Amino acid sequence: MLEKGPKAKFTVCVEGNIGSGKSTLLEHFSKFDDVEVLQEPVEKWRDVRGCNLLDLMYKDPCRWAHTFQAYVQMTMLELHLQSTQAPVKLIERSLYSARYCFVENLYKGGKMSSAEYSVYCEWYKMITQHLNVNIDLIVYLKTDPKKLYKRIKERSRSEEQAIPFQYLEALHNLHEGWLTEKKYPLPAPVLVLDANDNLSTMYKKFEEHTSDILCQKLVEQRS
Ligand SMILES: Cc1cc2cn([C@H]3C[C@H](O)[C@@H](CO)O3)c(=O)nc2[nH]1
Repeated sequence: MLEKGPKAKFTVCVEGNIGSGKSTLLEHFSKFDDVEVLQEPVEKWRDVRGCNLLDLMYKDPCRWAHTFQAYVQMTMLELHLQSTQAPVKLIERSLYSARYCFVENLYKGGKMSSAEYSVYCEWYKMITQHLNVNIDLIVYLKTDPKKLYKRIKERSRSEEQAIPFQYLEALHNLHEGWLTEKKYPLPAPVLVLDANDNLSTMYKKFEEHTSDILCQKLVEQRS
């Protein structure tokens, strides 16, 4: 998984709050053979040698948030380092949203001690300074937390059913702070898509923005 190999010429990270439609966007792009889609390894987080860290984190965040986020950081690093033959690599979320959205939210919400937060940030600094985790574009699916709350209920992923609305709102504000107000370092330019529409409108929007997302030269090669 970590072998040195050809790096994609163009790496895109799809960012957005819980339930913002990232998997729908990734599905749209998985049909292109010049795009390798790397989904968020949620199944790994649900089964670490038999432990469901995702469930533990939601059930007792003070005890498990750091453990969970430390494992998320490792599994996201694997995606960033994964080599691919495809000219474009599309990753669901990133080391960056882990740090500036999810971990920031947990620390500000008192779910992580300052010692845990410091250890996490030291790892983040070392990883981003010494390893090639560069990306070329961020696609931000901007959504209204009220819509997300409804979608999460409909999607009914078991571990997420107890997520309070305030948690989604806090995560939304951190995504906005990072990606539109640029409060934290941005590793790449950001393409903001309004993801409040229904699925069919979203599909049309993804089609329209395909050339923006898949770097112009790739589209020219294909046509
Ligand atoms: C990078 C990153 C993704 C990610 C997802 N999650 C949670 C939100 C959702 O309930 C679930 C799947 O995205 O995992 C998290 O708590 N911290 C994260 N950090």
